[in-house]
Amino acid sequence: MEPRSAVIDLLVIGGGTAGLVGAKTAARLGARVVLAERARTGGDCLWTGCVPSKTLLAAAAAGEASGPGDPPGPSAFSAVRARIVAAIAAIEPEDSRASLEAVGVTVRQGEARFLGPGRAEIDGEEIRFHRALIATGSDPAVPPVPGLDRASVVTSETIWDLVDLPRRLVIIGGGPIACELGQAFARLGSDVVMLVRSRILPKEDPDAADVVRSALVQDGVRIVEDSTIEEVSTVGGQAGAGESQVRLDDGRSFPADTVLVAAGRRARVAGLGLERVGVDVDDAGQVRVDATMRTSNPAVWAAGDVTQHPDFTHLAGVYASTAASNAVLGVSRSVSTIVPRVTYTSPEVAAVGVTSVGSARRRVVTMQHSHTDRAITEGHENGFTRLVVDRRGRILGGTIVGPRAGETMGELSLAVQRKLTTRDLAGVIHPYPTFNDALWNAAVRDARSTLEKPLVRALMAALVRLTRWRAVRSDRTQRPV
Ligand SMILES: Cc1cc2nc3c(=O)[nH]c(=O)nc-3n(C[C@H](O)[C@H](O)[C@H](O)COP(=O)(O)OP(=O)(O)OC[C@H]3O[C@@H](n4cnc5c(N)ncnc54)[C@H](O)[C@@H]3O)c2cc1C
Ligand SMILES: NC(=O)c1ccc[n+]([C@@H]2O[C@H](COP(=O)([O-])OP(=O)(O)OC[C@H]3O[C@@H](n4cnc5c(N)ncnc54)[C@H](O)[C@@H]3O)[C@@H](O)[C@H]2O)c1
Repeated sequence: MEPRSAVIDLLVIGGGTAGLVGAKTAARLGARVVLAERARTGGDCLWTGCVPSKTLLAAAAAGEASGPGDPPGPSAFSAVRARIVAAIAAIEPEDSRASLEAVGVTVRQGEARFLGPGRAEIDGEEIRFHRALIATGSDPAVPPVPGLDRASVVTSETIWDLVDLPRRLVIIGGGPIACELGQAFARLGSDVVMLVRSRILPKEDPDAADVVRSALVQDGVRIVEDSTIEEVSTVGGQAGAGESQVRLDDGRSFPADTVLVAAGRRARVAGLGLERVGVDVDDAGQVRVDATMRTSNPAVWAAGDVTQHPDFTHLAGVYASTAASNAVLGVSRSVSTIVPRVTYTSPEVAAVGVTSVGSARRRVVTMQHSHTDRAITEGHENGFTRLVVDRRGRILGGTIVGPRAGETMGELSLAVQRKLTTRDLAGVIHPYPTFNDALWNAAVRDARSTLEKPLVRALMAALVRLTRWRAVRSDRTQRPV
């Protein structure tokens, strides 16, 4: 019989945010954990996602290259690239192999796949486990457009390898990646066209998308919504070479030296051997999990982009932590479904919980930022804060569009999670003048609206009359004779 110590408590497959947090959580709880990573720990967020994209946006906002319409400056772009490399280097130690080993995780470099119940291999070497956490992330999805394979195409993974600023960048897609990178490259001096199947930011409030659309257009981005790409033709027809023409079904054509595909993601499940351990995936290939992040195999959990949940770093981390502690402690804690999100365009779009009315039992309260003093003083009045509230005044969710909108999401998420009412929020003193003021003012406006009800107004009026009568009486009794 095999020695007990040869069987580890938790095998974590993938060393991105979900894998890192899951492995560290389990190790800190005292479990024997092995993490398998085939490339480099840190995953998409550190190397090709959040960190480089937010640094690029910051560099573009600070005008570190030429600006819209000006000729792209090669040395300016190399300064932007250097800034990205420096940001990654500063954050990397937190996500490193050493940081995992420091808390007792054994890191194995190599491709992992399941062999059968309780058995996996990492680059051919067998490993036995009691529990496993799948955290293999997702890849960019490339739509089946004829000729796309021959064009000079980049994705969110490879765009960071560009040495020169693209002169003419055509972006396929209109989600957060397309909007963030489109705005950044336009501000850096590229001529950017966004070709979007539906409308930009389709998951957000349409009014929020309108504000972002005008901001992008002002930065020089040309946006073609409701478009269908028919073909991409490339001069010389060679893979990755020269200039391409991206043609729509209405005959319009857009020249590009670089085409960025930002049209969604695909879960990384190929070759994992999920069928050997009875882990189910949905039609889109994403791993199915229950509210405790457990898969259809009761000994296997999953978290991060590989699951059906939205693709966010904060979600990957929090859900992986719950999954790992459930796995090694033998408990069944459920994850919270209150998930804030932020698109870091300028202005930012931030949202959480219920963002549309959807039912007569709800109401919407909107504060335009033209009434927010900080927005006026900074000259950023094009934005709004919108709350969705139920009949009892409970805050169900909301959308904020404006500078630093994301910074208000913590408070709004707390309000939604804790089922706070607009009266609760209105009763909290907020500093003046902040953009956050708009949230408070929206809560005040809604709480005040309850005072407009006829019964409440009649009661208040009666109370005022009573107080007046008492004041008159006390004035008379105190008057000197
Ligand atoms: C451009 C861009 C910007 C983004 N910006 C934001 C943002 O601002 N905020 C936000 O919240 N989210 C953002 N995201 C999303 C965020 O990056 C992801 O949700 C997050 O990184 C997912 O983490 P993960 O651990 O699930 O997957 P990953 O980070 O992809 O990690 C998976 C890891 O598993 C490894 N792996 C895969 N298969 C195997 C195998 N068989 N064996 C061993 N190892 C394997 C991979 O090499 C990888 O390292 C952005 C994404 C992109 C692309
Ligand atoms: N700030 C953030 O938190 C942030 C930033 C970037 C990415 N992300 C995460 O990464 C995920 C992936 O981002 P994304 O922008 O690639 O995907 P997405 O799924 O959010 O958006 C895809 C967009 O591409 C469009 N599209 C799809 N196929 C198309 C086609 N053939 N032609 C034209 N348009 C097409 C869709 O209509 C949609 O607008 C996001 O859902 C998000 O969870 C988050």
